Amino acid sequence: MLLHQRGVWGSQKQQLHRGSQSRGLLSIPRSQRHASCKGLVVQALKSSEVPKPQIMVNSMTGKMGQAVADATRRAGLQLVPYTLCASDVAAASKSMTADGQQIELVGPETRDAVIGAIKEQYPNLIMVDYTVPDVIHSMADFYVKHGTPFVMGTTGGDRMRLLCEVDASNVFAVIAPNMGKQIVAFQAMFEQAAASYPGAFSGYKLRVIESHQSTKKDTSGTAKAVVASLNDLGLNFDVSQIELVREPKQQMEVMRVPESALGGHAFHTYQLVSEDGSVAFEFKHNVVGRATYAEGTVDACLFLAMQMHLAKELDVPGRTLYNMTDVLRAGAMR
Ligand SMILES: NC(=O)C1=CN([C@@H]2O[C@H](COP(=O)(O)OP(=O)(O)OC[C@H]3O[C@@H](n4cnc5c(N)ncnc54)[C@H](OP(=O)(O)O)[C@@H]3O)[C@@H](O)[C@H]2O)C=CC1
Ligand SMILES: O=C(O)C1=N[C@H](C(=O)O)C[C@H](O)C1
Repeated sequence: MLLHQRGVWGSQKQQLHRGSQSRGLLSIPRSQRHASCKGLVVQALKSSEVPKPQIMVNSMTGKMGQAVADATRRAGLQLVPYTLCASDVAAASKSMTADGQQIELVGPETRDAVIGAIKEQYPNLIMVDYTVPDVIHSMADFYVKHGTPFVMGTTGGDRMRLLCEVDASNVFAVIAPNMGKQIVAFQAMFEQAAASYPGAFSGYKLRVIESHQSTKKDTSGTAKAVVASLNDLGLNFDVSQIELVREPKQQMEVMRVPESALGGHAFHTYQLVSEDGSVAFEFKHNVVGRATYAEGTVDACLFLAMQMHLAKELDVPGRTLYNMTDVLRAGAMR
């Protein structure tokens, strides 16, 4: 259950709100605190008492890392001047600045030795992870080992293993293959349709085509997630059948990607056709650039800070692992 939920609270709302304001939540019997947390949410949402997240982006050497650093600045949040990078050689040879401040690069061999001091210096630290699929489990292991809350947008890896291990750790985290608000809403619509009408498209044939910058090595995690929902709707499609377009000429001529976006885009097309070919559907979501994901990532950090605050204030065990649908459902998108 989400600690931070929206909904009609009826006549209880005023009483709860007064209760959480006047007597202090902890004076309310534990069994009633969950119900009272809604009053606290109303109170917390109206006050600046939720500690602002101090955001450390890993890796700021990458394209999404740079985009999130920019979005952090736009949101007026503190960017922690450290970033985990691919190697200690890179850490020793590269230097970078963000918004005029020197960023210290930390390699895999050094990170365990420095994380304690970083956590002490930045008590409201939230790590943002945009690294590469090959290291996603190593990164999650690091965050879990050191108990640092994190928002992970990196795709790939064994998603079930990742979610199970992070959930079992009780480290606060938001993990999602897509952090763009409207893309998440699109995904959620298919998830809800699959939950409400399982098998509704049985017998249909599916084609999935996705185009990304030529440097993207893995198959889109977003496309894989949508395919999972479509399969719950009755399709029988394996993610290995997803068609990847990575060649610029084809991207411009077939997928209609603007030339200016070849270096950073995500164009997805899903085609559904009935067995006899008499009924057809086509869905697309096309993104140019990375700003929408970066903004959603900052929203996820603010959401996670809220959840940690509520859990601490209420002193009751609640969920610690969330996805972007949770962020969207909580109305926690700026
Ligand atoms: N959830 C979402 O909304 C989105 C998710 N993504 C996903 O995010 C990931 C990153 O995408 P993008 O930024 O475009 O990719 P980039 O390749 O531009 O950035 C990845 C960065 O991670 C660095 N890196 C590699 N290994 C390590 C390591 N062990 N520790 C720390 N850093 C490391 C790389 O360094 P080096 O270059 O030196 O190897 C590189 O700078 C991908 O999985 C992509 O699918 C992307 C956009 C949106
Ligand atoms: O690598 C990217 O750029 C993106 N990766 C994510 C994915 O694999 O779904 C999200 C978006 O497609 C951009």
